[in-house]
Amino acid sequence: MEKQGRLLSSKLHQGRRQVEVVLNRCALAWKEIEKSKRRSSGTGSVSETALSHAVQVGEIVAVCKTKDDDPDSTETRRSRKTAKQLSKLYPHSFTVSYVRRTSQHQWRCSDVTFHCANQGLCEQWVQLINEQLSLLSNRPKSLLVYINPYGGTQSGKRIYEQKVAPLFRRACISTDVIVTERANHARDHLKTEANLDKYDGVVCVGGDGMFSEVLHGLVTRTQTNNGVDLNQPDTELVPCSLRIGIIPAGSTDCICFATVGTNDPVTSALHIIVGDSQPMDVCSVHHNDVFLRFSVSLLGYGFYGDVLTDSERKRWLGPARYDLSGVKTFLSHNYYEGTISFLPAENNTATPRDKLQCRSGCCVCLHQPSSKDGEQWEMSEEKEKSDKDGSGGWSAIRGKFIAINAASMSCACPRSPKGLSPSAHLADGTTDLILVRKCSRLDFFRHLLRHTNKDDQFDHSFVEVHRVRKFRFQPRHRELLSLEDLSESPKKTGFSPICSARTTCNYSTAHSSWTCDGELLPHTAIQVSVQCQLIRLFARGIEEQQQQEQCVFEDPCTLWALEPSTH
Ligand SMILES: Nc1ncnc2c1ncn2[C@@H]1O[C@H](COP(=O)(O)OP(=O)(O)OP(=O)(O)O)[C@@H](O)[C@H]1O
Repeated sequence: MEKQGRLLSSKLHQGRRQVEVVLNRCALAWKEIEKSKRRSSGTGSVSETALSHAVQVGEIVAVCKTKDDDPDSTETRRSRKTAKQLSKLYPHSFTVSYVRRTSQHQWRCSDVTFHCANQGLCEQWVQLINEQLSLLSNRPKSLLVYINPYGGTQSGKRIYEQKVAPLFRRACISTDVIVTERANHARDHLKTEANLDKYDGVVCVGGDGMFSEVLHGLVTRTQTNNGVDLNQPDTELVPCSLRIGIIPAGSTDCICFATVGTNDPVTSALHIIVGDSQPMDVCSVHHNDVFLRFSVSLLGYGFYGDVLTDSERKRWLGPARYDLSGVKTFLSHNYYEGTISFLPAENNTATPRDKLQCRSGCCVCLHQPSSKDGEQWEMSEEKEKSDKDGSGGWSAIRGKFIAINAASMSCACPRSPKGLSPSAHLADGTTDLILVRKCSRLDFFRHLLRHTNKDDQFDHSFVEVHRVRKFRFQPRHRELLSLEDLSESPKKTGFSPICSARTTCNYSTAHSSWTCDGELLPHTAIQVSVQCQLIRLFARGIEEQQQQEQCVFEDPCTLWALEPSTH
């Protein structure tokens, strides 16, 4: 911490210890003054070895003068006797609440209380820190919160009231809270009624379905306000100005996991408080020029569509229905015919197999134009135009597919830590189109297994992956066949066929359904367009280990190039 950048520096007390506390525009730091040196020199020089702490100003939650017998004060709780003695000697104190990183991307709110004898000095500290916090223009002051009381284990309301609301209060964030009364309540309210000018962000307490409601409400409202027709597949959508916060309280919470690295309500609340911002791509899905839905994670036809269709019939089973339907769909081993056309993201330097994971501050996403007037986008648009003339740009593949997946993010979750496309990016304006062609059960099993281990899941002859900006799918309408009903002889898999076309357990349709972020689409012929960085979340992406460490300690050596303190 350079001397000229120092806003205030004092010798204060933290419990029984005397500490040197320093504030500059970036960080608040404190360090114990070694007793022996303090006694001998009396100059205020500090020990080289003493423990130092540094907190970025951007990660301070709040600061306040501590009340004499504040029951919330950690130190008061720990030792009332010490606190009493201290309060006689140093009757004035202030508490700084800040973000502390724990394991596995989880954040906690910690408190540190500093005592001093001088009331004026105490007030000066509080005022200065508050002044620095008020300069952080990215922090929300007012939020609109929707709680789904029935998401996940039906604990959304309790999670919000017990874990999140107290933190928002401490950070002086005002909230309007709406507990939803029906499905699509949040979406409809955002679409028409909500006075969005009042807020700096919208928070959903629930799972991915609840997030999807808020996404649809907010994006639709933004387009309506700007006179944009959602039914035009090639229209450029207007990015939303309000950020979305997700307090995970659902069954899967994939979007939260992919953008924060953990499904923990306190961590999410702290990311909202510090005003983090994570841009995110949104796919718009159309059928014959009619808008269907938005997607931010997975659009899946074939295997995943069938799993969802089957699991919807088994809702009474709870989350276990996904496992059961997964096994059943796997054993059914259906394939579907159709044509998939796509516009590759040709100017993208990153590829789905480069093992470059999207992490906090991702350089691939950073270099994408957030609106479509960027050079890169124009080039793609040009290519598309030329394709319409029949001269290139788009590619088309006709075939038989067990699964067609478009992953706009890795789709990692605790069950599949790498996800469907480990190198997919949150905000690079592309989606990873994964085509799993007709293959044996055993081969498909091998492919699925790779979602859970370190092997490259695309390294199979029957799997291909393309990073694309747009795609279309047209099913070939004819009766569905199971693999065992092929005229060409099926490979020996080691599995005996569960059902075949000769048995009655067969299929009435020639097509599967699309799952769109966990919702079934009513049409199979779809057009998909990635809208680059259409929304922003109160998140910062998953931090690498070293990023986490850097955030805790800037550089203790420069922080402690201290001159004798002024107080
Ligand atoms: N008050 C309500 N009554 C009934 N349904 C609701 C209500 N509020 C929201 N919903 C709907 O409940 C569905 C599921 O909610 P949510 O996503 O919060 O939980 P989940 O399904 O358990 O979690 P996940 O989507 O992560 O698996 C959403 O699609 C949402 O539209």
